[in-house]
Amino acid sequence: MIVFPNAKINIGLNIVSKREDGFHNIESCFYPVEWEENLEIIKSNEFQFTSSGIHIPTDGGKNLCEKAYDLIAADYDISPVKIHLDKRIPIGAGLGGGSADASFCLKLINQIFELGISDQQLETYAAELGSDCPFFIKNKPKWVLGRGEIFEDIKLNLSGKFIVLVYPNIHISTKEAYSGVIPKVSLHQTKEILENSPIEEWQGKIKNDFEDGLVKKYPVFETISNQLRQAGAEYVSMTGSGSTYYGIFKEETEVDFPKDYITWKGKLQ
Ligand SMILES: C[C@](O)(CO)[C@H](O)COP(=O)(O)OP(=O)(O)OC[C@H]1O[C@@H](n2ccc(N)nc2=O)[C@H](O)[C@@H]1O
Ligand SMILES: Nc1ncnc2c1ncn2[C@@H]1O[C@H](COP(=O)(O)OP(=O)(O)OP(=O)(O)O)[C@@H](O)[C@H]1O
Repeated sequence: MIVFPNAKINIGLNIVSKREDGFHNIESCFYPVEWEENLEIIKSNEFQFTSSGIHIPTDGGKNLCEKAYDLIAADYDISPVKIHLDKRIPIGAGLGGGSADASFCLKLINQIFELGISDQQLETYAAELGSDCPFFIKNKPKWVLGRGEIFEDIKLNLSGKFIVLVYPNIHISTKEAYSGVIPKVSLHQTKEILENSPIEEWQGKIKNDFEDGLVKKYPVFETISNQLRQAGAEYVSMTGSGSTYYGIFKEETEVDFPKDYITWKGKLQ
């Protein structure tokens, strides 16, 4: 069976406080984007994980897809599987690609083996694999709190808007990015603004707390942001801990970036 794990963007990202477990409490709107990978899982006699597309560094550990399988196999009597991931979403990009792979694996294994695991339990498993993972179980726009596992509904509908995403080939470690930010309660009521103000009024009020520090370190981010704005974007921001930027547009728009940047454009749902 094949599924298509997709990316997410953060619209606003406030890093509110440091927790005793070393993680940070955040407040952010997570919004799915249809930049997708291909992920296939079939039952097999022996376990196998293979990948194609963008090279995935192992960092000495297992792929998140293998970890997802291991997590469920520890609690349920299931046969081995063959997993193939065609990796399309840039890594270390703030797009949550690896997290989507992990959660889509959990969902697909649940389906293939007819385990009947509830979404709530899948979210609990997902939280063990990474902070961004639980979001991809339901995969709907949400206001997200805690480490990334607490969800509230948000009245925000961007369907029909166009989005341009640009990854300038700069790999940013999430851990390092968090260590460069001093947590603080946001001065703006981010959720209220997203729900009640038109998108044209968001710039300057809907902030990603990673952005100011990272722009100082990588001045090219300012160039990218300006280019998206000059192209007519209604709102421009970095997603997650970078380095991907996005612009949300009223109409389909072409923006020319250097050839070694990876770009994706499409419609929001
Ligand atoms: C920046 C975001 O993408 C926003 O959606 C996420 O908060 C990051 O989530 P993620 O990539 O799934 O992160 P994880 O793999 O869970 O954690 C990587 C590292 O980032 C830091 N981390 C992550 C999430 C969080 N809420 N607080 C943190 O301090 C921790 O140092 C952790 O060791
Ligand atoms: N399926 C996967 N896709 C991407 N990275 C993976 C995967 N499985 C394991 N990893 C490991 O996770 C590291 C990337 O983690 P990171 O959280 O930076 O990436 P991400 O989830 O793709 O994007 P984001 O920057 O949005 O968090 C890789 O260097 C790799 O070692």
